[in-house]
Amino acid sequence: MSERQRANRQPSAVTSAPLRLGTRGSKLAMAQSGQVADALTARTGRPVELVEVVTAGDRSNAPVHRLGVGVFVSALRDALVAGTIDFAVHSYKDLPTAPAPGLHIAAVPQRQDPRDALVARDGKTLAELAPGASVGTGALRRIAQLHALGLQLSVTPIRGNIDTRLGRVLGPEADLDAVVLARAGLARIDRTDAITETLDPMMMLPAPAQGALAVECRADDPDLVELLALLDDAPSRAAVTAERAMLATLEAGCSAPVAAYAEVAEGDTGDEIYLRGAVISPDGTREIRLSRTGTPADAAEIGKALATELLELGADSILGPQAHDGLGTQQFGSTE
Ligand SMILES: NCc1[nH]cc(CCC(=O)O)c1CC(=O)O
Repeated sequence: MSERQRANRQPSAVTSAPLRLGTRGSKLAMAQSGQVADALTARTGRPVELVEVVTAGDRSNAPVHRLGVGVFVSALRDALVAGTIDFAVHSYKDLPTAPAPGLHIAAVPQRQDPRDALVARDGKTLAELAPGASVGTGALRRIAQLHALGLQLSVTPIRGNIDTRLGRVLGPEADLDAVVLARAGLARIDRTDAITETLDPMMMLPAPAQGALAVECRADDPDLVELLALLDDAPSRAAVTAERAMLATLEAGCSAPVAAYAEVAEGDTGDEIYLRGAVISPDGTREIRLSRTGTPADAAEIGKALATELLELGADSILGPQAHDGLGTQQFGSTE
């Protein structure tokens, strides 16, 4: 480590200098980083300064499922390790399942509504769209589930930031009848007004960790770890732990679109976790859906067990064309 890096690593929770929160410059990233910064300052009195970090994902126009979502994350993680920022806020669903050496997820703040949302012309719901209506979405998981609904929709892969995607339906250049995107993203940039239907997880099971944030810092900064942990929400962390454990276990044996949604609720004998998981072929003709319950303390085991059961039922045989065009299983988490 250089002298400069060593010096950069000094500021932490024990000083009163502003904490440097590294963020992508997109409207969504700025919004969620700003919200976490405000929450931390309100909670601790510590000022937080946003530091913009440009990622390879922001510079490229290639489809996200080809880039891999990791490209949005690695520049932030490099800045954390180098000490040019103190902490970062990620959309949890964009994090690769492999752990990042030297880094620690200090908090999972209370999760937003994890469901997907439809934004359609003329206030329409999915069921009201005419056969052949064009629906845009970037995620293989959504494409697969839209096909599985059997509504004869014309599903179009799209990408771009949230405003770009909304513009495909609402703007002067609108060319689609509808788009599907995460409700949480719309909520964070204050655009839930555009939603014409919030999709029931029975027909559109969300991505693992959708709607959750990961607040990450260096593992060797215990004061900051402790400070950021004040933002942690235990039920949200348990839900995300179950969903991500399922995803990580499936990655080893399957490269089909995966969906997972855990709900934590108070039961008669304490909190209960209810995890649903699904693997769907990209054309929607084959799918396996399962669920499991348990206690939040066993979240990781529940996720692993559900994935094992999905694999036993043939999850690995539900392969889409993406399995044959050079994308290995390590790309699996990039379906969002
Ligand atoms: N795929 C990109 C992405 N990463 C995080 C969100 C916002 C939702 C979230 O924080 O989970 C989105 C937009 C979307 O999926 O529509």
